Amino acid sequence: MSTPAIRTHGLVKRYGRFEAVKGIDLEIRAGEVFGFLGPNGAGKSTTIRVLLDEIRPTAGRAELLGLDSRRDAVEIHRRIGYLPSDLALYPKMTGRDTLRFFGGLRGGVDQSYVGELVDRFDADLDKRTGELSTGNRQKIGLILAFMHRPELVIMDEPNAGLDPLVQHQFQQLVRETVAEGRTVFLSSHTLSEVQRVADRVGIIRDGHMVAVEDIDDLRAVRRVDLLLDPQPRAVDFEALAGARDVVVADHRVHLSFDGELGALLEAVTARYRILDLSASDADLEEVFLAFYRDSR
Ligand SMILES: Nc1ncnc2c1ncn2[C@@H]1O[C@H](COP(=O)(O)OP(=O)(O)OP(=O)(O)O)[C@@H](O)[C@H]1O
Repeated sequence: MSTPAIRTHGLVKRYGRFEAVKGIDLEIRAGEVFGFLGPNGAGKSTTIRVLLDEIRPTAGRAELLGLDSRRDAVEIHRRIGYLPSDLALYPKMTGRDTLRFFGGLRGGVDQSYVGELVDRFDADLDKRTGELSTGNRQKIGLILAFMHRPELVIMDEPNAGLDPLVQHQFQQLVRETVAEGRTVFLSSHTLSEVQRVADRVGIIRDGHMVAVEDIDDLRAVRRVDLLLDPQPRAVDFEALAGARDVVVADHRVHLSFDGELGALLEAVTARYRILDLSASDADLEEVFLAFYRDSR
């Protein structure tokens, strides 16, 4: 097994008495795209800021590229790319000067690759960054995160303010990055933003990881609609393993089902006559929202 790109052990972060991150164990594999998803205030930025050594964990520790997040912070920053949620650029510098300045700090950045990224994102390099729109500033941030072809790219809300064409370019860049064996870790509130690129998603809520799933497994969940006789009772379905989000209306039952459909049908026909049936792939956003809502 190769060294994980990121690993955390019982990560805890308290702000005063408030515990924002409550013991997170994460393992991000080298060469994957990992989507770190959760609602506002769930603890995503706090976790990322601990990884980057911007803030110190209250307990636990983290390793990036096999290095200790605190002791080896300088080497880690040299080897990774980072797009923070609150991207701070020098507002009086133009985009061109900004790329030159940070490229110079890194040393030996491949200028033809930087030029390629600028073209792909159609970045405006002539304006001062303080005068750029949110999305156009974000493009500069993305180029800064990718321009040195880092082994690991960590991005906090990278899609913020990007129009669909730019998002498409961004997704392609992410796929190319992992095709080269490098790793991408990105946070978002919305599954739809990451489902096209992520191999796995981790869902964080109230400072806890509530699920880590392969995108393909999430896709395996089916949305099932049944028309039954006699009138169905919700409890008969809620008790079934793999059934979720059961809604009964008159003779109809709607549910999400994660399992073998044969087993579901067997359980249903034991009690009811099936008058009509349809099963379709669940809307991924729906599955994701179910994770948001489910009590632990
Ligand atoms: N410096 C701070 N001092 C006190 N509380 C903080 C601080 N930073 C964050 N918090 C709290 O910690 C919790 C987690 O915040 P965090 O920014 O990590 O969430 P998030 O998942 O990134 O949310 P969002 O999607 O809204 O950016 C929130 O309740 C927030 O109010």
